[in-house]
Amino acid sequence: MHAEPTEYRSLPCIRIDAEGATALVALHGAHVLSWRPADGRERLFLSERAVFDGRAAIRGGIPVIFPQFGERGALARHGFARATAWRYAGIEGGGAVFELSGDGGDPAWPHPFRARLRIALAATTLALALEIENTGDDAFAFSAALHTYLRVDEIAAVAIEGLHGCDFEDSANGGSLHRQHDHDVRFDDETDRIYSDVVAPLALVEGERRLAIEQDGFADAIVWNPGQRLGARIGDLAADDWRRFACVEAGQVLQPVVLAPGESWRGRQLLG
Ligand SMILES: O=P(O)(O)OC[C@H]1O[C@H](O)[C@H](O)[C@@H](O)[C@@H]1O
Repeated sequence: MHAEPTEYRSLPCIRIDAEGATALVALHGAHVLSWRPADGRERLFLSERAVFDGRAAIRGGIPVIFPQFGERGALARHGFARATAWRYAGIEGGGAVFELSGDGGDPAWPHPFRARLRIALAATTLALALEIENTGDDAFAFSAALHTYLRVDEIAAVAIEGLHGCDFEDSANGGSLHRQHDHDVRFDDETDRIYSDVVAPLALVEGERRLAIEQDGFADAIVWNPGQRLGARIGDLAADDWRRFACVEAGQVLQPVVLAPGESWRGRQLLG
């Protein structure tokens, strides 16, 4: 694996190469913007209208959500990690490592922590490991997710496998609780679900194409597509963009993690 600094739309980035595959990671958010396995085909959706001003969260790719998911807390939506510059720490343990630390000086979230995201690339796989460490003297609770935007040709033709039998909170319908009885999740309209206790590997299937999505450490999987109506209201998406992605997110949302001083937590998502 080889990594070198570069830029994308004026944002400092790290380009990673391994076994003919490439990934591009912005330091802003430690945000994976692009992933091309060795066959050269882009697997992530990145909006043409994404904002690259070094402040806003970037629409598409793989945003890192920490320490709050959505509006489940008093912080900015989905927390600060996706809208903060991380530091590139080099290649360690077979992956490019990005770090974000807090000293507890932020009154909105006064907890010293260290976050590390390790990104490991191989010919056909991309693995992201997020580690959160409590570096302070008091316990804190957090949520986290890897908010992966998978590129698709036509959302109506997409199925997500592996969630059969899982319970989910339907965020698109007032948080009502349901169980997944159908074998596949399909996208007929706005879809925004938090599946709990996910154990099986998931897969995104579109025609002959199949992408395996595995996770460990994260208990939940969030499946999101805004549908046409909500998609039209999202300023950093073009009119038809809602048809071009499915978010399949590895998350720890329904049961926040509580970390005692000195403890750490780790969650992974593996694509390929
Ligand atoms: O627009 P954002 O803040 O990036 O959030 C995008 C989406 O993220 C998650 O998937 C949530 O479950 C959705 O409710 C939310 O709309």
